[in-house]
Amino acid sequence: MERFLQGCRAAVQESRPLHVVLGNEACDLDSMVSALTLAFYLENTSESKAAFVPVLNIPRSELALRGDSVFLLSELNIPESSLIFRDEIDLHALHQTGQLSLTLVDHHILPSSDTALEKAVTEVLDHRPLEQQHPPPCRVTAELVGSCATLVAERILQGKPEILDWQTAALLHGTIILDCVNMAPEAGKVTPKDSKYVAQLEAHFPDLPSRSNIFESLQKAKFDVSGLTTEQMLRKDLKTISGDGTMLAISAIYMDLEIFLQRSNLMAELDIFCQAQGYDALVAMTINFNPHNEPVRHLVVFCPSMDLQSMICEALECSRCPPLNLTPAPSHHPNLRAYFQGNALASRKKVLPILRDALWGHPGAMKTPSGTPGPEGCSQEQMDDELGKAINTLIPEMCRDDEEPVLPPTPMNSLVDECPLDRGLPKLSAEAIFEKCSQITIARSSTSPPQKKK
Ligand SMILES: Nc1ncnc2c1ncn2[C@@H]1O[C@H](COP(=O)(O)OP(=O)(O)OP(=O)(O)OP(=O)(O)O)[C@@H](O)[C@H]1O
Ligand SMILES: [Mn+2]
Ligand SMILES: [Mn+2]
Repeated sequence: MERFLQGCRAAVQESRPLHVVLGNEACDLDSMVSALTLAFYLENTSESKAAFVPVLNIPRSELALRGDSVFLLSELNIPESSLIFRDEIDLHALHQTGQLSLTLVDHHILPSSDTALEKAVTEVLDHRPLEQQHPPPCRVTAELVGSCATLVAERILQGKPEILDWQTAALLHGTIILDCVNMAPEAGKVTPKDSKYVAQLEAHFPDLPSRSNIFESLQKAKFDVSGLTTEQMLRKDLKTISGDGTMLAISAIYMDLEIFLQRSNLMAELDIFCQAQGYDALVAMTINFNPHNEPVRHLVVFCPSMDLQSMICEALECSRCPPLNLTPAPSHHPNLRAYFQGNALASRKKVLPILRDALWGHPGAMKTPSGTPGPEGCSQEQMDDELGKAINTLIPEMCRDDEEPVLPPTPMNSLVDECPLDRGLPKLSAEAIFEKCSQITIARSSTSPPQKKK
């Protein structure tokens, strides 16, 4: 791996075509390792003339905020100097000169600042539900496994296992174990495929570190936020979404809500952060652990605009897919709303699509009849919309959009994703059901073969 990385630096200096493997903008361990190891595999197996280069999607100065990544690189003697960061390569300029092709790993939707790179995307490898199509010839691998690194491990072990060296195997092994919370089913991350490839990596390299050792070390490094400023904590694990001219940041905060809210000058810090980055709102998702080592989650919505704040809070409170089970927590400032999140399995992967739908004005974000948000007071449109989702799960042709091929249903990760029907059909109006059934009849009659003339 190390020799490969030295070669990447040289390749970027030449004017060769570059195939960049790019992780997501939060650049967590999964994104970094998936980019490094997939680029390494492609470089060693592809016939293309392009040089395959992993790029970490953050400025070099921000690596220090990712204690788990810093720890693993140093443990494996991979010098940080051998890595290439987003502020060290001009992807847009390379794209303009036609030199760039892109593989996205651990995400499949480019942030608004990168939408111009869309045409350069030739492959996607991700482990969250597809929210955007990448039509052929783009190669798409999307599976709800615990870690994107599992999909890379599968690609290498099925494609050319002999290229795996100990460093590369250890990068993959540690990342999958961290993402899957040491393969603990109760954490709701691990899938059979994650377990399969961790075992295969261990079979190829029996001297890999023990799972508990590597998990404890990475978890500790990830959660060590000592000495970070509020701004650094917000930037440490951040994603952004934009829609309809609104920009929203979602930060994972690795500390208890109470302690976070007691940080000095917090409101001013949040305001400065949002203004400096051009965010209209910030959603902070805190996570910490109770004495039984179970995750405790809170949600904070910081938004100076009362309309936008209400819309965001309503979308989160009314979400049914999945329900977040939010209970308002005391808040000491009108710009800030806080909640205890009862659904401890709903991580950002689940919350971000709810917010994206809300920003794009998805019917699910409609006002409740009373105009005030409340988990029990979801609007009629909201519930009809849920029926649509539920029926479309049952009768896929209902969601068929003629020009869009019906994709095979994304495998449900039974531990994390609940089928919308698990809790039975939402309570609905008779006319909504009638309406939906007549749509099904119409859809079926328009696609069934014409009756033979008698
Ligand atoms: N049950 C758990 N026990 C111990 N540690 C846990 C448990 N659940 C999560 N973690 C640790 O907290 C980090 C953050 O986990 P998360 O909030 O569930 O989210 P994620 O990082 O796994 O995935 P996201 O939903 O945030 O998707 P991305 O946007 O990051 O792609 C975990 O890393 C784990 O250490
Ligand atoms: Mn991931
Ligand atoms: Mn995360």
